[in-house]
Amino acid sequence: MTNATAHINEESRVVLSARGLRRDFGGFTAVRDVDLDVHHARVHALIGPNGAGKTTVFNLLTKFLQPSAGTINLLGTDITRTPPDKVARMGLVRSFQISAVFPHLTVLDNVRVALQRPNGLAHQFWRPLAALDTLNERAEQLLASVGLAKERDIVAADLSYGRKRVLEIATTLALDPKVLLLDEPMAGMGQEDVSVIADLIREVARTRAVLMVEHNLSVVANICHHVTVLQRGEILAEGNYETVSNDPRVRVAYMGTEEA
Ligand SMILES: Nc1ncnc2c1ncn2[C@@H]1O[C@H](COP(=O)(O)OP(=O)(O)OP(=O)(O)O)[C@@H](O)[C@H]1O
Repeated sequence: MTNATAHINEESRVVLSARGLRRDFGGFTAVRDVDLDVHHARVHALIGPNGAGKTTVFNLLTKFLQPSAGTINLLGTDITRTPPDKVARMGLVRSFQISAVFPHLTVLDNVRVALQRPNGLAHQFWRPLAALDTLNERAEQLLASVGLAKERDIVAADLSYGRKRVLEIATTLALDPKVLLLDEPMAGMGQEDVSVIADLIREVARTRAVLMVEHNLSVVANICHHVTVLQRGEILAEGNYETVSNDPRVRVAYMGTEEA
């Protein structure tokens, strides 16, 4: 095998897949027959109108919800019956909303706390912060890599909304995920912050898979290699952004018309 071939294989490797995923809530089926392949080093968007089932799919993949039917495979291991904490330790990590950031700790301490639970476990929380000093170097590297070095001593509560989201991503990266799930990372942001986070997501996806739910379609167009469109719990269309955005069924689902 040539190096070029090895590179292509590495790039196209499926790291997370679902087959026939289904979730019922009582008599209501929120997710039905969903097949998904998430690739290493690619940004994959999950889009769809409100109530399409995007959050439910995220909850199923991270095992916060148990599927009613179907299978999920992470890095070659069937995780359909695996509990969520173990799935996180295996490398599938969801970026939590801002509440995951400790508002009264500095930026640096937030990352140090995240680094000392590399397996997603919080059992060492009682340790005094001073005991985390050995993690300083890694924390500083991580902050530099996401562009937060200058804000290291700022208390998280004093950061702007956009910078808090960057810190949130940094604390998630501290867990060194192989597959990163981002839940509407651009929600509530101004255009400047959107560009910064978009660049950051592109960068972090160079060495891991990213699956993101996102309503901002220009972001999806700019940074996502692959798009899956959900509607009423089922896959309506998939492919690159150009393919799905030109699909008449997607236009109807989003705008109620086939016209552009
Ligand atoms: N725990 C639950 N019990 C009952 N129904 C639920 C539950 N969770 C979700 N649903 C329903 O499943 C459907 C899909 O919801 P979901 O939140 O996954 O959609 P979504 O695509 O994430 O929507 P949004 O873009 O508005 O966040 C909705 O009709 C919702 O009401």
